[in-house]
Amino acid sequence: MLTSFRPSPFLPSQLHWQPAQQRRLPPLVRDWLLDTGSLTARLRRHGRFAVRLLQEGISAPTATEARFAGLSARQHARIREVELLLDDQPMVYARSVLPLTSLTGANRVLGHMARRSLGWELFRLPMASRDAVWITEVDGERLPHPQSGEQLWGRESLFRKRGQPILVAEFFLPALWTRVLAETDGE
Ligand SMILES: C=C(O[C@@H]1C=C(C(=O)O)C=C[C@H]1O)C(=O)O
Repeated sequence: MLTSFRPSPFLPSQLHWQPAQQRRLPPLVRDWLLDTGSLTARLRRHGRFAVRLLQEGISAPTATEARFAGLSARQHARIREVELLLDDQPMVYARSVLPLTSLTGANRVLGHMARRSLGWELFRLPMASRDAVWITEVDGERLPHPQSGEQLWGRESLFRKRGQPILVAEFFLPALWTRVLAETDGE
C-alpha cells in the first residue's frame, strides 16, 4: 500500500551525479564528502546531534535512484527525508532510499528508525560497506529552507547491509562549513 508521500521538495528534477573520483573538490569539502566513516559519528563531535524526520513513506524512487540501487523501474522503497541537526540547526539534508526487498530479516530495523540515525544501524556490526559514492552540486534555492545564492555539495552513497542495497543522499548546508571553519579559527 503506497502511503501519501509528498514529492520531495529538495530533489531537483535533474541532479547530475558524478563518480567521486572524477570530481575536483575544495579540501574541506573533500575531507567530509570522501570520509568513509559515519557522518552521524563525525557530526556528534561538533555539537548536540539530532535527526529531524521531514517525511517517510513507501514510494517509487527516482529513475536515477533506482539505477544506482540496482532496482527495476517498478520496485518501491521506503523513502526517508531528514535533516541532521547540530544544536537544533540543520547541517545536512538527507534522502535515503531503502528498497522494500532490503528491509527483511535482521535488516527490518532499518525501516523503523524514526528519529534515530540510520548511521547507527549501518555502522554497527555487521557493518555496511559503502560500495559507491557520487558527488553533485545543487542550487540551494531548491531546499526546504532555500539557501539563496548558495551552491550545495551533495553526496550519494550506495551502502550494502547484509548484502542488501541502501542508498543515502546527503546535501551539506553552508552552516556546516561555517561551523567547522569557526571551530578551526578558534583553535
Ligand atoms: C549513513 C549515515 O546515516 C545518516 C543518517 C540518516 C538518517 O537517519 O536518515 C541519513 C543520512 C546519514 O548521514 C551516517 O551517519 O553516516
